[in-house]
Amino acid sequence: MSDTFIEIDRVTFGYDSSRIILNDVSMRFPRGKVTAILGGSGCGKTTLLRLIGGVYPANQGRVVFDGELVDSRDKAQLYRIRRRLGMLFQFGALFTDLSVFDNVAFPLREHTSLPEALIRDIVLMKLNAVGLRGAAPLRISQVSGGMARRIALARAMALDPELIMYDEPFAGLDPISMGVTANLIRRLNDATGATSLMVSHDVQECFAISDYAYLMAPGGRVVAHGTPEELNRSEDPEVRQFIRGEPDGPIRFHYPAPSMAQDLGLSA
Ligand SMILES: Nc1ncnc2c1ncn2[C@@H]1O[C@H](COP(=O)(O)OP(=O)(O)OP(=O)(O)O)[C@@H](O)[C@H]1O
Repeated sequence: MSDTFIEIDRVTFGYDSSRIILNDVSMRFPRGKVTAILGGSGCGKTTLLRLIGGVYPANQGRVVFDGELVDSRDKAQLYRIRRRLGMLFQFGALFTDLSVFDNVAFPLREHTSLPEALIRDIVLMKLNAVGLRGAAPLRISQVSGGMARRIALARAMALDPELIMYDEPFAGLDPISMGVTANLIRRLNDATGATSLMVSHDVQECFAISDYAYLMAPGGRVVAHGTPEELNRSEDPEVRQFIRGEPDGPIRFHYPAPSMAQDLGLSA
């Protein structure tokens, strides 16, 4: 069994031919580890998760899932792969008209034919793992943002995934809920032996719980990668700007655009 669970090998991708979103990206996500992909808004992090899930094919390069080349045209393969991965979407994306219990039960009812009594036990175990067994009967409207994120985490874990992908797991959370969620991601990873992959722009929160991190810049480029300690020690100006959140530096603030004068019709 290889140590690499997911491999992104020289992947280039654009939603259309007019703009490259991922530019010659190579990454490896080791089995059983927590890896962070960090980058500002729009640099292609979510797109990368879509390619791993086979939603879109790479224009160039390969995505390998546990030794198997991901082929977005092979529906049977995609079904098998998706059965092995859990996804925590930005802001949790819970069903607001269902109870906490029914949200976590949803993937079990949808993807298995387990009897309801067993589903009940699994749901209560998953909720217990995130400290919310007592909240099972509540409606989603009755829970806080931090609780909602933990419920979404319990739902993502419902089918015992081997890979868990987190899209901005800390978005919109207060600092305490952020810390709770981060610790939970690490604990669940270690308790289940799953491989965790997290995309985020919260550098320090991710560094606190990641084994390894990739930094991405606009234009879908990997700027640097290493352990959090290595990246924190880096003298590279781009890496330092990124980690310290400095407004000025080599990473551009502006999305590519024509000149202001041209846009305002002022050019000669
Ligand atoms: N379905 C789509 N069709 C066309 N363009 C898209 C699509 N989804 C995203 N994009 C574009 O691809 C670029 C990268 O988006 P992506 O969501 O991967 O970035 P991100 O790094 O995850 O950003 P954020 O943190 O804001 O979610 C953006 O410029 C976005 O406008």
